[in-house]
Amino acid sequence: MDDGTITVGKVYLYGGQVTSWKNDHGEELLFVSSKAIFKPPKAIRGGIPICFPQFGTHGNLEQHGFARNRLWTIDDNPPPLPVNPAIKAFVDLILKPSDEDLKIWPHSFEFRLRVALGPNGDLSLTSRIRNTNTDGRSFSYTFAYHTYFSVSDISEVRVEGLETMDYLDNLKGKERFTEQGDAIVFESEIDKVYLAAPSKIAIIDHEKKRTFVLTKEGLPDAVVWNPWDKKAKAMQDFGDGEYKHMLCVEPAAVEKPITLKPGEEWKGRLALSAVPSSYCSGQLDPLKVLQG
Ligand SMILES: O=P(O)(O)OC[C@H]1O[C@@H](O)[C@H](O)[C@@H](O)[C@@H]1O
Repeated sequence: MDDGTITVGKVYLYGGQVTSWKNDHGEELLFVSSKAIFKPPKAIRGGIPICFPQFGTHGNLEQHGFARNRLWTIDDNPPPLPVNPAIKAFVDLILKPSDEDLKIWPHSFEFRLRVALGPNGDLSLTSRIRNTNTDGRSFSYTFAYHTYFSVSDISEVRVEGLETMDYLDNLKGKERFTEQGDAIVFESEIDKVYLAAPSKIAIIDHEKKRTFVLTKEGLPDAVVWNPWDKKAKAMQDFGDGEYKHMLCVEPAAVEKPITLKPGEEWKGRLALSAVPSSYCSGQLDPLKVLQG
């Protein structure tokens, strides 16, 4: 997507993956590792990988499913879906299972991902997944937009909107806990699936004075992940110190898989905006961010 002067977004057919989203100053808002590998068999480390038809290890498939390491195609003739008139540019990517995919997940589907740039440079991703099985069978899946945000320094970041939520802690055998009343801050590795999270979540980067606002629809959960130093070192496609400059907040459907009957379609949407943070006596006003 190009507005004629600066490139404001980049989408790879490999993984159907958004790898760049810039503001009007040309600043990159998504994190992509300097060690990312842009070819099979692994997913690109950064941007917005799509986890489908399985999130994480919640099933028998490879971690996070296969959609993130398949080649998607562009739909040159997208259907006239309800389009927000304010949208400046969009592209529709399609994924259908190959014969090999059908051997590991025996279901026919059409996955249409619409990536759109809206007013003020907002980025939205809308997934439409349709069950195209002709044998009458339903299928179930879990899903996530594994969004890697670029942050100045993870120790200067807080996440608002997930306070008091229940979560499954992936670092403690997926055991269920309840978050305390304070905004989430980061001092060590985190890998949590917040359940029934609110539709708006804010990531506040104090140093950059920037707030990312995530709005999600059709996706009840939200995963928060940062590998921290030890896991970072163990990852081949991730720089040792890069954990300081990224945070994944991933709108997801994990706890309750989505089930589609033949012919049924599901829609899951993520909208992202980056706004200047406003300070009020050293504190951010979460209400302004989350409601304003
Ligand atoms: O290395 P991957 O497969 O891209 O996964 C990265 C992380 O993705 C997160 O979504 C998971 O909750 C973590 O458990 C996982 O480690």
